[in-house]
Amino acid sequence: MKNTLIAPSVLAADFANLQRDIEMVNNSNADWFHIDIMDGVFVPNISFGMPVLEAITKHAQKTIDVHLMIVDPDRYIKTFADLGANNLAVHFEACTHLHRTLQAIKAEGMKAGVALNPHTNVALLEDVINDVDLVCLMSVNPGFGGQSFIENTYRKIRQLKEIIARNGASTLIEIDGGVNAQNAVALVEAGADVLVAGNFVFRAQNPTQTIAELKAMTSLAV
Ligand SMILES: O=C(CO)[C@H](O)[C@H](O)COP(=O)(O)O
Repeated sequence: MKNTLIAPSVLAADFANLQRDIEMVNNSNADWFHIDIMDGVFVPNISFGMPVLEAITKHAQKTIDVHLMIVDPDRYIKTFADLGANNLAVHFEACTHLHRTLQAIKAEGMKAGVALNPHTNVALLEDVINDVDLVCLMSVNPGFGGQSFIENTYRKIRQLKEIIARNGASTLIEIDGGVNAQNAVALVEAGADVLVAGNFVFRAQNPTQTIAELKAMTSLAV
């Protein structure tokens, strides 16, 4: 059985009831908290910053998976480690020296992730794949929750899976954007290991049940 990891994206939580929503995830079948940090420069939106992340990590009892949508992410690697991030993903498109950035993330004790915009070819990761713990494939253009899933993602997952296998790497493939009950199983069948879901979870009538259903339907015999 494959244990697909489910990572609710806190971007879609009710910020006026953040502690309630964090407790909901704590008490659910979810595996990770997915935290989107946006700077209004790399992406055309600003989400939240360090004080909010600090408030989240105070209550969160699961892996903290941080996705940085910021320029020059090297400036903040230590800060995110100090705030309790377990995984830190930087954008391929925001890094001049990606290999150096990945080593810096690991040196702070975190898992090193790389996020790719929908237009970025996964083949560009071939030479660093053994240094990458997690690839976050964006299945929407980053910056906003609630967008429609980009179908080309399936092809990218399959190509990335081949690169990982060819290099004997153990990199996880995470899919971020527009994930729902209609595409979750196909994503896992294509090779996804982690599914991020924002609006599909937090706008559901029963978010706990929605997480449980996502977890059950993606726990496949593969
Ligand atoms: O990184 C993101 C946006 O840049 C979000 O994590 C992503 O969009 C998830 O939200 P949703 O599931 O609502 O599409």
